[in-house]
Amino acid sequence: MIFIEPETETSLQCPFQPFQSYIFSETPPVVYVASFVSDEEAQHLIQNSQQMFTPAYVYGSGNTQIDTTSRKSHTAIPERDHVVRCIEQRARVNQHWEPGMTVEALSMQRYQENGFFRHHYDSFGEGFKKDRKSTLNVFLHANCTGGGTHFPYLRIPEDKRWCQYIDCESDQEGVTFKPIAGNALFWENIQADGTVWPETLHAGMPVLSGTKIGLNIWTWTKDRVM
Ligand SMILES: O=C(O)CCC(=O)C(=O)O
Ligand SMILES: [Fe+2]
Repeated sequence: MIFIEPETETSLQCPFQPFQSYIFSETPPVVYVASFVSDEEAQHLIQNSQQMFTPAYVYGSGNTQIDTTSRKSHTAIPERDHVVRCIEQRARVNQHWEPGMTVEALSMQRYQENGFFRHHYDSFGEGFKKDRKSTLNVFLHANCTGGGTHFPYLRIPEDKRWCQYIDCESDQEGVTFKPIAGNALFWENIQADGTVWPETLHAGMPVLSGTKIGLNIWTWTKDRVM
């Protein structure tokens, strides 16, 4: 795991990005963020990482391997340039931040036709000293059918305005967030007592046609009290 150092470059000048946050759920905290990145930022990341994608691994207990029955996608860690630093900064200042928390190096996921990521938790669980406290999953490119992010234990809200972001036609249990380029979903994986929020189980559903590219921003807890 690569962690990035807190921003020390006081001269970091970032463009203003007028994103809008909508609280989806308070328990667990899930926030939908429209326009979290601009088109220019998404294009910059995609273009600069084109040659860097490699088949994605699945983390297991002790054996980290390529397992296309669990996950079929390619991953890339974009160069930590000005655009990446500004996105990190935006993610950092827009969440509950405690001393000792860190951000994992931003990673991109590319799914082509039939690509998917089976249901999983982003957090590692209570046996681990540190953990992924929150996930900010950004859709950078969504020129695809399928490919929503599915949470079987979340419930569709009654307010129909959510249907622009959620697949309200789906007959699957739970909630599927549609891939919409520029938009993001934030959720907390870990509760205040250090245990995992069970409702944060999720999957990247199969891409039926086209390509989806996502960006993961994982914030890690300070050490767990064990
Ligand atoms: O691509 C998605 O919709 C989900 C991705 C994901 O869950 C992950 O990369 O951990
Ligand atoms: Fe995930």
